[in-house]
Amino acid sequence: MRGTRVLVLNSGSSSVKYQLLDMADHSRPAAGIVERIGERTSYLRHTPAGGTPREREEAVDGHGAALEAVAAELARDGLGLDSPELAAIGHRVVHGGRRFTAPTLVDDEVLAEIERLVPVAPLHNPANLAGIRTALGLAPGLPQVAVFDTAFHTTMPEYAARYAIDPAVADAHRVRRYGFHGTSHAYVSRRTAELLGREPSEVNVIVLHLGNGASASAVAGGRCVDTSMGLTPLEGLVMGTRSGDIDPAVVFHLARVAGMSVDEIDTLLNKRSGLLGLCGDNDMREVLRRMDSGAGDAGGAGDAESAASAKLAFDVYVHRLRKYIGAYFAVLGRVDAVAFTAGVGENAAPVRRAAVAGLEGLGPVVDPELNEARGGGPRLISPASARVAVAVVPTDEELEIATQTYALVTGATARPG
Ligand SMILES: Nc1ncnc2c1ncn2[C@@H]1O[C@H](COP(=O)(O)OP(=O)(O)O)[C@@H](O)[C@H]1O
Ligand SMILES: CC(=O)OP(=O)(O)O
Ligand SMILES: [Mg+2]
Repeated sequence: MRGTRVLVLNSGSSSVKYQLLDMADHSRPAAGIVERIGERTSYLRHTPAGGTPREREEAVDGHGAALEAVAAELARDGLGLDSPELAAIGHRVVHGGRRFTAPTLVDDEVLAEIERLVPVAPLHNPANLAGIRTALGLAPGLPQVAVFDTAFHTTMPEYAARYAIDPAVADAHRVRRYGFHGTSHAYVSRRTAELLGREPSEVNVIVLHLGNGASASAVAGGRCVDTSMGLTPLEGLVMGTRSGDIDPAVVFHLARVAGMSVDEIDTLLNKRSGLLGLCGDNDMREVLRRMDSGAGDAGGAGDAESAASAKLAFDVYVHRLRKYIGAYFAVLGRVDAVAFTAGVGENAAPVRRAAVAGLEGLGPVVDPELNEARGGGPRLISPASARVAVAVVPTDEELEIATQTYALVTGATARPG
């Protein structure tokens, strides 16, 4: 019998985030991050439970080297990959296509399928693959489980997943709406039901996952029926650096009129758009600070300009969010709660207030004081009289990945963490 710990790895294009979780007592013996992989100096931070974080900067030239550094840090605390307490490694894999509807034990064939999906997730799947391959090399005997961002959305009805284009073209090239951040939408919708004191199967929730990437989902009785991201994580909401929805003809227009290449347009829409493109800052904290500093009369013309572009970025962001909330009221018919989560959703009270402002007719209302109050766990920010609850529900993708991974390797039915 193996141990009760799961190492969760979230390999991004230039970072690896990791957490070691013990499923017996839900403790987290260690966590950390390696950032700026492949740049001249990478940054590593390892935090043992109850201990002082160890930080350093050094060159880490790829995901392989990053995972080796992580394994070495864990080993220093007696938590190495050879530890008998480790039951499995759970990997976040962003794109699982139509095939992966549940967490999956990794073997050569599964790796090959994740590889086949690289063209539809060029920014994410290669990093995920590198993470899995390195982990297989470092801990060959250990079960490795892939937990897919797309899995929760595979319940979407065909009419929500289809684009209105020639099915022959779409099917030949796997062009359809997949949706992402699924572990977060699954976890948060379930937690929201708990917060309301009801079974997930009875509750309809709109989940707004607002992190660097951002997506909305409509969850009916625990099943996803629509979500804002599509073929790739570019569709939908305005994000830190991604445009979200645009007229697809913008792409042809830029190619024909501005002479931009497909790769240049890809970079523009994925990396230089969203809040960053509109106002020069992708961090919502900075956007809010600039709006605030322009509210007084102390600053000069530069400050006023900076505040105005920050305000426009905020307004575009919030307008899109409000449109999706409205749309998902129409999709769900009946809504019990609107739940905000991830970095912006959990922390930015002005975004929550503005997104729900004017929607009283539909039911959700935000109480200004509850909205401003800070708190660790899931909490309601709507008054008791609201017909539709509004909630802040911190996401925990690592716990969800660990729970699903552990359930798979121990043969237990996945039990909500
Ligand atoms: N106190 C805060 N106020 C406003 N925004 C915040 C705050 N804290 C974090 N954020 C936002 O959250 C974003 C990161 O969200 P997070 O969920 O951690 O992202 P991801 O996991 O997608 O990298 C940051 O870019 C920042 O804009
Ligand atoms: C899929 C996606 O957008 O992920 P992230 O928010 O981690 O960039
Ligand atoms: Mg996140």
